[in-house]
Amino acid sequence: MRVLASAPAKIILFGEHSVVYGKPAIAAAIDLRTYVKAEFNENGRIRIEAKDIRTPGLTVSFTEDQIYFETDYGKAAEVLSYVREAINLVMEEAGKQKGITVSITSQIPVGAGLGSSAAVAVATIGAVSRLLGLELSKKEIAKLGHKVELLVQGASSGIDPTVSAVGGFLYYQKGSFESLPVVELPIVVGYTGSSGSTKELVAKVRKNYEEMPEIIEPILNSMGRLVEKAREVILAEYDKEIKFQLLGRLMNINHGLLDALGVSTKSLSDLVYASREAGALGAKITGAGGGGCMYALAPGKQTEVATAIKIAGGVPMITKISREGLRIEEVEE
Ligand SMILES: Nc1ncnc2c1ncn2[C@@H]1O[C@H](COP(=O)(O)OP(=O)(O)O)[C@@H](O)[C@H]1O
Ligand SMILES: C[C@@](O)(CCOP(=O)(O)O)CC(=O)O
Ligand SMILES: [Mg+2]
Repeated sequence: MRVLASAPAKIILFGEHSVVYGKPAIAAAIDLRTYVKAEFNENGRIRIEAKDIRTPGLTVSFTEDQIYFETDYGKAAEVLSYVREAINLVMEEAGKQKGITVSITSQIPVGAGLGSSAAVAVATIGAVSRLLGLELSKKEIAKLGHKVELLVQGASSGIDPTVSAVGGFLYYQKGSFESLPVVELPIVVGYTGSSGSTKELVAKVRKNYEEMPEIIEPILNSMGRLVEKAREVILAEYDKEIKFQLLGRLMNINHGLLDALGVSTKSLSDLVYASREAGALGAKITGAGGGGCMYALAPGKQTEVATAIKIAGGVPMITKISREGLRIEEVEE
């Protein structure tokens, strides 16, 4: 038997990092996906084929007639830990240990703030649970995805696995969520081309918080209030122009606060300022930061902003909200 499942990337519109401290956040699934195929194998082992992941710590040395390969196996194993934990949790849940081969292909850049870790975990849980005959709802899959992120990263709000499993546009807080009406948002995502590790960035914020709680706590509180305000604006009956202007202002404030937490980089800020100068109403980091992506809200100016991002050294992506979260694409008996 063989199952193919897919799960989407996301952008966090408002509230990354503060969401880890129990504040609300707003996120949307986007139309980039990770595909996971799961099938039984004969040798009884768990085999993971990750086709889009570079082997970390690979060294190649040459002599005239020989090539030597060395790998840092510790690092290579770590890179696959989201997939491994996802498989383990499903097997535990199903009370079955079987030989399974999992093959992954992905459209989502890794470590770019677009939730590749959650998408790979959710798609793996979806494919393997179906293969083992375990019936899980999307909410249960989101909860298992959250567990995977907690095990690997040490801390996770759960917003990414939730939006990846459920899809659409969500307001999220402490494990609960509300679906917001899907509106067409004229956004442009800008990728710096470099990556940041969520595990490390979350730990960096935690260190600042523990060493200077009196300074960091008000920043996190401000972020929480800003998200409440953004939700009100999204749900209000204002006309679009006013809505976008208010949301843009809130994005700019959110970016400044993320910078204050220490998760921006020069490349991210370069793309943020280039977008604003090209006419975006707002621009901010999306996801954990430390590299990765920013996004801009640019009604009527998406082409100009995309060009400005390119000139500033980034890769622009025009994306759409994906209404669909986890999807079982194919089941072959
Ligand atoms: N296609 C994939 N195959 C296997 N593992 C993946 C894949 N995509 C992402 N991952 C895992 O997710 C990690 C990146 O997650 P993270 O640091 O949270 O960044 P982000 O979620 O923003 O991309 C990778 O180091 C890897 O462990
Ligand atoms: C920084 C954080 O708020 C979002 C991380 O998103 P990503 O892994 O960078 O896509 C962490 C979390 O919510 O668990
Ligand atoms: Mg992640």
